[in-house]
Amino acid sequence: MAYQVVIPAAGQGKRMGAGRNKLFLPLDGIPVLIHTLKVFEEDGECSGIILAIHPDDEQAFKQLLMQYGIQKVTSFVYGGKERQDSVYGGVKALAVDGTVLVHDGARPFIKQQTIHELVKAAEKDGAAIAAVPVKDTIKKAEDLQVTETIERSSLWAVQTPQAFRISVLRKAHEEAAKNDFVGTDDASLVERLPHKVVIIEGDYDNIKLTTPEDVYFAEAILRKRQNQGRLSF
Ligand SMILES: Nc1ccn([C@@H]2O[C@H](COP(=O)(O)OP(=O)(O)OP(=O)(O)O)[C@@H](O)[C@H]2O)c(=O)n1
Ligand SMILES: C[C@](O)(CO)[C@H](O)COP(=O)(O)O
Repeated sequence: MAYQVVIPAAGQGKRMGAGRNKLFLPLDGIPVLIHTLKVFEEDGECSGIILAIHPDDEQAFKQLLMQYGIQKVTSFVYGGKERQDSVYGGVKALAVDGTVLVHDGARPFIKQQTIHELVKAAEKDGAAIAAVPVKDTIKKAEDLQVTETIERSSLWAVQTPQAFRISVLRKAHEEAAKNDFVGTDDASLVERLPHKVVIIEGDYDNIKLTTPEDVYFAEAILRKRQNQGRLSF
């Protein structure tokens, strides 16, 4: 059940428009990234965290890790232009084989139960991703004219963590790099090997903080959990 986790945290947060890496933004006074890291820091099954960061953020992140007592970060890697490049840098830093999770630093509300279900599924099938059923109707369009409505019953909104046997994820990134393929998630690289990817149904509140509205949603989720006594920093 032990696993390592690669946390891409090297983005610029352009869509958030905060003028800095959105992972420094406070939620109830605690930076987004610290909320995310604490879930893994406090999980006995997590054997190490590999953090992909922008060089400009290195000192600030290291100071936060000390301030909040995060001790499981085993290595820092510098992120790349795309999220995929940052994750690949983390994958290269993985020492031994076993199970690895890739989890966005911008998703602070992941639950340990989901993590453990993903690890078990990846140990069995090699690749497993968190996702939730789509609630909206999804359509394709060209020049703002609808071209197709996608049958909703088979659609899933995919999140992270995404869990993999390390050998599978490493091969997927190597093949993608060889073929100049860029995907928006790691599972898409594994699918094209091809390799089976299974879904573990997660939670709608496992949001990715992307645009300013997401900060309001995040504050509401945090309050809900604090009222349920789940969070006590
Ligand atoms: N080159 C990149 C781009 C993104 N990320 C990380 O991948 C996660 C998901 O990416 P996203 O939400 O798109 O973050 P940003 O790239 O910062 O956002 P934007 O696209 O709005 O700039 C985030 O934790 C982000 O820090 C990364 O490590 N390296
Ligand atoms: C990996 C991901 O979080 C799955 O939904 C998403 O694809 C990341 O997209 P981003 O634009 O890099 O944030």
